[in-house]
Amino acid sequence: MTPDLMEAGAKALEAHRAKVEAEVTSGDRGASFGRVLHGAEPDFAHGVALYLDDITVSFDGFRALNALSLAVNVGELRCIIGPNGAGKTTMMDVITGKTRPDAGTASFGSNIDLLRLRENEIAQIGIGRKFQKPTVYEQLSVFENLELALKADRRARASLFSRLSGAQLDRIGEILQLIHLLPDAQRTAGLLSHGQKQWLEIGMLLMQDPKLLLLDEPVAGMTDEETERTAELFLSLEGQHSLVVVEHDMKFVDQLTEGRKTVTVLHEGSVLAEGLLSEVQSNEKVVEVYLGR
Ligand SMILES: Nc1ncnc2c1ncn2[C@@H]1O[C@H](COP(=O)(O)OP(=O)(O)OP(=O)(O)O)[C@@H](O)[C@H]1O
Repeated sequence: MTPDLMEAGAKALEAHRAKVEAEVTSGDRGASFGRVLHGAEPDFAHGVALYLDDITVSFDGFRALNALSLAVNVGELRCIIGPNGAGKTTMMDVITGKTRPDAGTASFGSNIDLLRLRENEIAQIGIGRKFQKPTVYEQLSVFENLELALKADRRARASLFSRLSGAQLDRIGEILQLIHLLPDAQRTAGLLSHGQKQWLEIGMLLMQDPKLLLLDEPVAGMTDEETERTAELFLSLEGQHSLVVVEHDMKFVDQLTEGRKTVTVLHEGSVLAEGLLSEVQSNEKVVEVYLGR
């Protein structure tokens, strides 16, 4: 990295730190910002990570979600497919608190009512969301992006402006390895390929150790090789995290499901079919509304 770039990166990091500090201390982001949710640990004893029941979302009378019910098990990697407008994004918006449903229930573990929590509180209890477009701090290095993600974690607020501990450095190293960016740790994030930026953002989410990860079309725009590596990455996360992956790329879904995992097909805001990829691909209703297009 050139001295200019290093200086620019350091300045951007400082500016971001100052902004985060102002937000944390000002309290004007709403009463719940930075609030630690005591006793809000999800209870996964029953094996269910996410449970949506009879969720309906209407926009001016149009039902984007129509009595949607869905359960994702702890440690499960669930792929959700469906044609454009099926309600996949709206479903993620409900889970993350961005959209409030008109009816239904949504719980995280057996005890946390997601519909009572705000977006930042939902992130804080361990639900991480990756939007389709990568959003990394382009002017900072890969390492600095991960460092920021670690320090922006509300649960680690005490260490926001302190030096990284040995354990934190180790954690960043582990994540760098996992997302295949160890050799690029000091590289400016803006210089990474599209696929690498996506991995970095996933790494930033992982720094906060989410229990449930929601990933919206993570391989859109990736090369075949990047897509394959992303599948390997997700498979390595399965078990330790629950993952919900919304995807149109059937080859990728095939890699992720390994011929044995459940795929959910959404259509018109409800579950149209659920089963192995091979089963839903040969389901006539699915072929009609989606795969046969
Ligand atoms: N804020 C909104 N106001 C009005 N209609 C909306 C709004 N958000 C979504 N919709 C409509 O709800 C339906 C479901 O949209 P959604 O984005 O959830 O589908 P999707 O399955 O994610 O589609 P895609 O695969 O194209 O991303 C669509 O018909 C969409 O136009």
